[in-house]
Amino acid sequence: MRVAMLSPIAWSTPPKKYGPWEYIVSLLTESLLKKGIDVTLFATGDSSTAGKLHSVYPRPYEEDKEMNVKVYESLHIAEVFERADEFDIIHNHFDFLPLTYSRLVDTPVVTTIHGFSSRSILPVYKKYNENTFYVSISDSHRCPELDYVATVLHGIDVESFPFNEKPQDYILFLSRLDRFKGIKDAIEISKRSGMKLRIAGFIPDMDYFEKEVRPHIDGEQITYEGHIDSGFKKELLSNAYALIHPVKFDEPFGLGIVEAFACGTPVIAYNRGSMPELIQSGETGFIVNDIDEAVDALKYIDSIPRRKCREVAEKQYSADRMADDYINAYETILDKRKTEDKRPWGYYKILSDDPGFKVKTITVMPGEKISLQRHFHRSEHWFVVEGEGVVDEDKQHFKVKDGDSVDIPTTAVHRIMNTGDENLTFVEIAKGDFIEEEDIERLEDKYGRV
Ligand SMILES: O=P(O)(O)OC[C@H]1O[C@](O)(CO)[C@@H](O)[C@@H]1O
Repeated sequence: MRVAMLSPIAWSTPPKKYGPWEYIVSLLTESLLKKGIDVTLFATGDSSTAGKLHSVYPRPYEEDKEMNVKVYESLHIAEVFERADEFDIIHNHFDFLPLTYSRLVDTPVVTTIHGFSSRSILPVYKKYNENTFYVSISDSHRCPELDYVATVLHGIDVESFPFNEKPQDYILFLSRLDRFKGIKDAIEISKRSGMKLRIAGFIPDMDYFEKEVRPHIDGEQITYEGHIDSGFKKELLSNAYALIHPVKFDEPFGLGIVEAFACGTPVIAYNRGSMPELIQSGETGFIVNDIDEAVDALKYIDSIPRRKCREVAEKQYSADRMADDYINAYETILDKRKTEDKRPWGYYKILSDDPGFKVKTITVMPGEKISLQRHFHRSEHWFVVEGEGVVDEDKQHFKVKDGDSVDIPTTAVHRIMNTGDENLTFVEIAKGDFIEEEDIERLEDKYGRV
């Protein structure tokens, strides 16, 4: 299987420090390569892989303020799609922009949705819901308006995290330092419990940090360790008494949480987003609702066996498991595609193909229409199952909606157009002595296929 892996270019793949999306792309790429999958990684020029690397710019834009981000993002995405024919799957980790190229290529596009920066990006995801495939990174992150081919929880390189049975006396906050990650609550939890707090992470908003965090750093009870590298991160995680994650938004996944487990460190987190999926309260940490409950939970942290946390990381969050889950998703997509035929107006699926008759579902996208056509060897019966549209049949022109049926006799000139906002899907039963696509005489076509 040949996979094009499209990484973001904010950071290198793998990132030197911060860059969770790039970290997952790298781990997945290298794990797939070990399993014999032929992966080409599209990432910044300073990225590294045991596979093939393709890049259009040498550095990540977060490290190069001279770079015109829009220009290089466009060039980066175009490279993948211009080479689409070379791949069986395009795996997009670049958020929504690449989706807008997806109808222009035949190669299936699967997108791992790492996060919705806001609901305002949903229209793009909704538009390409039908012709692409989405993977959610936790069940809680699934958006009810989209369809998903799988949920694949992230994995980590568990072996590279040192297990430590005997922690020190500090709690750790390891995250981006902004209001959404709950740094102020972490400080309060430390003050009320009397536990030392070590803070580490990337500062996206210096004003916020100076105003809300810096005044509490005294170098003793509360310390800031900086935007640390992966070696120091592992040391801090494995020596921590507990990881504190008082997150203030519905976080889709928490890499730091499963990294803590790998070190044997239990986690106390607020009950938001994927937290209850990742943390089994009472087994690998505690799910709490506020500062008071977090302070209380700290009293019971010793009841959590650190060995159990490590076992959970090994069983549920290995890179190997993540790669297997993605291979299953790729196979599901390729199997699906075998029975599906893409057309410029949408696609059809063959449900049964027997001598003398064929049954298909045909989906026409909003605003699109099939060619004006006729058949010489088959008649057709259509039953609309969703959406609405207009049918032209010889001299007639009439509206249809779900529940309606249409009969198209042999040689009748016909077409259907989707006039609604949703997909128009109908089941077609074709009957005749020859029911292949070759028996279509196109008289007019919006896409120039006459
Ligand atoms: O020529 P187009 O627009 O691709 O339409 C082809 C489709 O139209 C139909 O012939 C419907 O009459 C389908 O059986 C076929 O898949």
